[in-house]
Amino acid sequence: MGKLGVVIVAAGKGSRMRSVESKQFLQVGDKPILVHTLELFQRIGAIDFIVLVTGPDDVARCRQYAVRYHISKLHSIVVGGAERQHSVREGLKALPPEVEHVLVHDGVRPFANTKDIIHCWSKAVETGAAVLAVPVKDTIKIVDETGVIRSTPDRRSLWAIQTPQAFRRSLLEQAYEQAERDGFVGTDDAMLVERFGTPVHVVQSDYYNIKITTPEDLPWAEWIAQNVRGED
Ligand SMILES: Nc1ccn([C@@H]2O[C@H](COP(=O)(O)OP(=O)(O)OP(=O)(O)O)[C@@H](O)[C@H]2O)c(=O)n1
Ligand SMILES: C[C@](O)(CO)[C@H](O)COP(=O)(O)O
Repeated sequence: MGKLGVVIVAAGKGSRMRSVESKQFLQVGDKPILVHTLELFQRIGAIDFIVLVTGPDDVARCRQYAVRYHISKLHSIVVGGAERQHSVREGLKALPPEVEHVLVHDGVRPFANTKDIIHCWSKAVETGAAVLAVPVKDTIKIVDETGVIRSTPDRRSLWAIQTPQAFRRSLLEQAYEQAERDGFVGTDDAMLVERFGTPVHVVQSDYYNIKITTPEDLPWAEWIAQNVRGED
């Protein structure tokens, strides 16, 4: 089997966090959020290469993290773009040629479960495309611009999509090329593969795989770091 690479995107501004420092560099426990994420993939034996995508002003400190935290699988650090999709595209370009399957992961999701990551990768090897996700716990409504509820989708078909998202590399590259040609920008990688016409499979994960997005996620992240993920 070919090699497995992961593109970790960490070039966002974190505007919803409203912190001076970009959220991926905020401390959780004894290290920055991004370092937790890098260490997670460094520990997974199946991962051969890590490509890290960050902002132009953050490349130097990411290099320092790699040395200080022994991220020996780090293949390259590249500068991202204006939207998450553009950052992923830059990361894909930097993968070495021998990579056959790729995981795309948010730098601000430090608590993905290793078994779930492996399961997602296996499903992508089998089918071409798979993502981690959890069933939604709330009742979700479609609300119009006047604030009136228009419909209530059946909750049994609603899933909150996470990362990593795993793909056959050639499929993801083709989906990215098509999106670029069409001027389409999506909020995750699966959307691009969906519109390319290839089924994307959902692999059930857990509710600890949070994306650290707003200030109230931080105490929850501290708790998960202390009480859950140390025990995997
Ligand atoms: N141009 C961008 C935008 C986002 N990301 C990354 O994509 C992941 C998920 O995005 P999100 O949580 O939305 O991060 P931000 O875009 O930084 O947050 P916000 O939307 O609040 O500004 C993050 O790891 C973020 O750094 C990126 O690499 N490049
Ligand atoms: C990729 C993602 O984390 C899946 O839930 C999410 O779509 C990122 O979206 P955001 O708009 O960048 O928060």
